[in-house]
Amino acid sequence: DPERVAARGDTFSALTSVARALAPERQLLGLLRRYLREEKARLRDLTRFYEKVLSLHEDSTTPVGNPLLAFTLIKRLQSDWRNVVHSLEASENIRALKDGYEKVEQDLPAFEDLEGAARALMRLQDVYMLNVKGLARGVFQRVTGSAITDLYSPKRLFSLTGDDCFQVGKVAYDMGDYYHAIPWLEEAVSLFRGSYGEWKTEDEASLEDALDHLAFACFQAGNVSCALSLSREFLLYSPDNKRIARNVLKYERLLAESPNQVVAEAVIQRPNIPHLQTRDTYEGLCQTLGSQPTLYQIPSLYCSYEINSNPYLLLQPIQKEVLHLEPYIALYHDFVSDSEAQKIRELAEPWLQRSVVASGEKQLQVEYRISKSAWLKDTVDPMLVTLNHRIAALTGLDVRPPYAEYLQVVNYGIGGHYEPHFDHATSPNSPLYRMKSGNRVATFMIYLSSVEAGGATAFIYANLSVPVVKNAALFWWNLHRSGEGDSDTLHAGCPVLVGNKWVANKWIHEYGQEFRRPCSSSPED
Ligand SMILES: O=C(O)CCC(=O)C(=O)O
Ligand SMILES: [Fe+2]
Repeated sequence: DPERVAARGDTFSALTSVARALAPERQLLGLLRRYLREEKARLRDLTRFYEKVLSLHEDSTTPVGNPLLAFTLIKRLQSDWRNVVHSLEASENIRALKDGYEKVEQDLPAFEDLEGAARALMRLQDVYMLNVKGLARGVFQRVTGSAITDLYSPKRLFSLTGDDCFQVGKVAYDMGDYYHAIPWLEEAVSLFRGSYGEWKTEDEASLEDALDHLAFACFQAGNVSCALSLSREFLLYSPDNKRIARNVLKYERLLAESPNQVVAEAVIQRPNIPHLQTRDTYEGLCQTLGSQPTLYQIPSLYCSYEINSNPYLLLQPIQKEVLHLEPYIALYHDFVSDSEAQKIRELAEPWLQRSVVASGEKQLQVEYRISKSAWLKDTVDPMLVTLNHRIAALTGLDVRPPYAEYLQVVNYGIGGHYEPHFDHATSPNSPLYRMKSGNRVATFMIYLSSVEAGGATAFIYANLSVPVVKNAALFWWNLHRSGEGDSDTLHAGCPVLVGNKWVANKWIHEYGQEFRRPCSSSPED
């Protein structure tokens, strides 16, 4: 059963898996509802007993003279109270709750999911320059200087608690990433301060925990005075904590030794990811989504109906928008219908597995590609054969196996993305050559969904970002006519800010296309 193949700790990497996690939570809600009902009944009965005995005591004439009352007093003290105090009902109720929890426990997200989801929030914060304070209040705003841009306006505001923010900060803190830990822990401290004394059962952390972590993060970031004032605040709440008291002394000594630390607030850098030198361009392209020039206004680019002297296309032309010439990138509008897109998602869904990337000869799960994907053989459904014919008609290329790969269907996760990469092999050992049909000469990528915000396809060197257009397909050549990889095709799937993004890739290989895309010895072609 493919539904059960999904490994634990792999919920965050595809939005369909996240949606599936709603089911165990509904079960838990049912369990808690039942527990509350039983406990309310139990407390009602206890209250009844309490009020009955109390009313006897509040009677001005203590009626021990009445033998009936005298008897019941003796009975209560000999038996009733024992039965009340030793009642097993409370533990039976909690046992039923715990047993029910244990039954669903193996279906619940693991700690890796919490980490993955927290890193997703930090990624969105970075790439879209979102403000943590805003995120915690439920708004998706970019704040640059005095300008505030709403990147997405939710219909209903959903805000985070102090404990929510603490958990995000803690994930960064545990990775030694104080750049991200600090704003999230600051938000946690501020929210915990606002609700001090209101203990919540579900919370893992308290104001003290947040102060403790934030103080250390500030210290690590070189801000001793901030570490000192937070530690002093901590001692107001827990004056007996020896470790924090020692830290206060240490910070005071450090500040006395080099008082300029008081003013010199260290600015810590966002951790740099070495494989991403193109990061600034990439993030810029992800952010400018929607502000691209109207491309067909550029004379060399145009919109047309693709006929390709193909009878199929004559009957049902598809609108083509050429987005870029070198490298050649074109968008085919309404390449699939809504029902075809839905069908492809449904066919793939049970087979989705964490996406991997080629690294030398190996396939690895990596932070820079967060999605799940599935390969759909053409034999899975006749509709896939129809789709191949349509791709062949539009591109003029041979997409029969082994000249093209099976359809790869991708579903992105929370903040899911695919950082700048090439689709073609850049190393002779690449697993891509196992098909023995050469390199990936072209990519045909279909958008199977829309998204609410984010998720554009960004071409780094072509300086182009294509917003997700549901049912459209994006085509580009990965190789020059010489067979050389075109390094200008470096591209990425921007993090999905809001929504459930699905795409499907058809990778077309070099062999089989010799007469369809004649080669050339000029490296520019
Ligand atoms: O999702 C996107 O927009 C790009 C996906 C991509 O580049 C890929 O899957 O290779
Ligand atoms: Fe790609």
